[in-house]
Amino acid sequence: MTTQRTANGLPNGRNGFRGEGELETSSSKEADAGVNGISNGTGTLKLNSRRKVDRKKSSPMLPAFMVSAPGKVILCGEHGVVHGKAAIAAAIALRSYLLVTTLSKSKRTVTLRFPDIDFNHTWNIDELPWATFQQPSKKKYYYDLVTELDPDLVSAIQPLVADVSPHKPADIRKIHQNSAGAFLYMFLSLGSPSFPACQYTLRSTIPIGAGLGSSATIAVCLSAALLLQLRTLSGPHPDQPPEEARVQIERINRWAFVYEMFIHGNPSGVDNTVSTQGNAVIFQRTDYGKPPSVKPLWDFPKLPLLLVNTKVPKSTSHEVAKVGKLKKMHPVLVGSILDAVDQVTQTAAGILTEESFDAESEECLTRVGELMTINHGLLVSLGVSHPRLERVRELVDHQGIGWTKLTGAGGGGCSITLLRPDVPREKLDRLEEQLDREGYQKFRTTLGGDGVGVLWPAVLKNGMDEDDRGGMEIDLERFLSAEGNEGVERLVGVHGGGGEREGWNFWRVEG
Ligand SMILES: Nc1ncnc2c1ncn2[C@@H]1O[C@H](COP(=O)(O)OP(=O)(O)O)[C@@H](O)[C@H]1O
Ligand SMILES: C[C@@](O)(CCOP(=O)(O)O)CC(=O)O
Repeated sequence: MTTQRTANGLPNGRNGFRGEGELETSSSKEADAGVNGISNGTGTLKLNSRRKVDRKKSSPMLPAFMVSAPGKVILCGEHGVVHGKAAIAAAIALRSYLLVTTLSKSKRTVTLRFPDIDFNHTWNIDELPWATFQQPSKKKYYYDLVTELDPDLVSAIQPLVADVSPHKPADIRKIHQNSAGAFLYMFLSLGSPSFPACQYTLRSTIPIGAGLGSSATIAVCLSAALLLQLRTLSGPHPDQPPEEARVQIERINRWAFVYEMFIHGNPSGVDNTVSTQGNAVIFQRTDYGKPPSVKPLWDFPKLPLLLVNTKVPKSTSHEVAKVGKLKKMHPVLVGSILDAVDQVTQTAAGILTEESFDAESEECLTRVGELMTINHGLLVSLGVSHPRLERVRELVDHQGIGWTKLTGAGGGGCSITLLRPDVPREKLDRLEEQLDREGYQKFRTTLGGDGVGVLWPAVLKNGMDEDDRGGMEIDLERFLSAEGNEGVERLVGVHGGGGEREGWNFWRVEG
């Protein structure tokens, strides 16, 4: 299923402000105690705003808050990364936004509201299979590393999942049921029967299922939201030491991976990792029982990239399974193709991290571009391209405009083109017109930028009347009625329609 969206071309921004209502939870010491298994993660929560929360009096409702996470592109190494090879991925400016609203204490429901995919479902918290999830042999804590789904727990939520969207067509129902299952698995693993009634409402500016990691952004938003509600995260705030920020990022990423496992079956974890951390990373997971190796690339060059969406729907799990099957049939041959993919990634990583790399130099870009061409060829040989992706190569590469490869799972979805520096403007204009005529959607996007961010409470300054009264509250109605991607960005965007926006805070791990 693909949704058409427009480019927003937002620049990356860094929000160095202290937010209107900044969230400070337990000290890193307390947080680490949690890691060591001593605390069950009820750190203290301090809100520096006029909406002060005094936890001593009672356990008050949390204010509505928002979480946001970016989509990504894989520059090289997709599919190889599922088989233990390295990949390079970078965050993009398109993002998902999750509004978390706590309901009054008389309510006992939890609602998932995903208007982009027309999904809305409410469960009664008291009727969820807590007993199964809380058995000592099954119970997981927020600091645990979960590397596979427990079949008994998956079975326990099946009846609830089966009830979802009964009147929708089968393909849509499957997407809804997957979303419901992934959420319930995470909610029941992290939560408890006393969890407050709440609503999770998500809107995204990322094309769905186009290879830009849309599902991972939802995983990251929900993981961060639940961990914040449980008061197990410290920050984010601008003065947070990078080491402490890194612990929070790692925690969010672990649970986001659980959600991704439910959606995709066998994800590498690269999407959720880059979405949580932001910027760009070299990612590799050689042993699924252990955390992956993640090497941040802080000075990732500003590559001149064109992103093209074929608008052909694809399924990541289908493409990943296809490659898995091919490998089973031809282990040596496919093994050597995956080794070659790894070589491409390692070589590209070397080039992109050279101090002398210049993103405007023809010679530097050619070296990276050639690697992208090789990477695409290897992906074609794994059977994950699509005629619409090959058509982009015909229009771009064969016209000497740049170097193109598919990005993400393939089988449709998006391609990325590294543009040659000397292409005449008219030639680029003609290409863009041709792409438009043929029904492609194109984005000029900046790579890198912030990972998961928090707006606590959900109040923003938008240069409107409300600002005099302390900012505009982002309530459910406003969030749901924001029009299109532009409306969402204008209302809540971390970049606020062009610049940096006060209120949003990020865990900055750059040391
Ligand atoms: N805006 C959205 N709202 C709700 N769910 C979404 C949204 N975007 C993506 N998803 C979920 O992610 C799935 C697509 O994930 P995936 O196939 O990995 O695509 P992508 O390449 O974009 O990551 C959808 O089927 C849906 O479950
Ligand atoms: C094909 C793969 O390497 C990337 C998939 O990316 P996406 O779901 O198409 O955004 C799968 C994975 O890494 O889990």
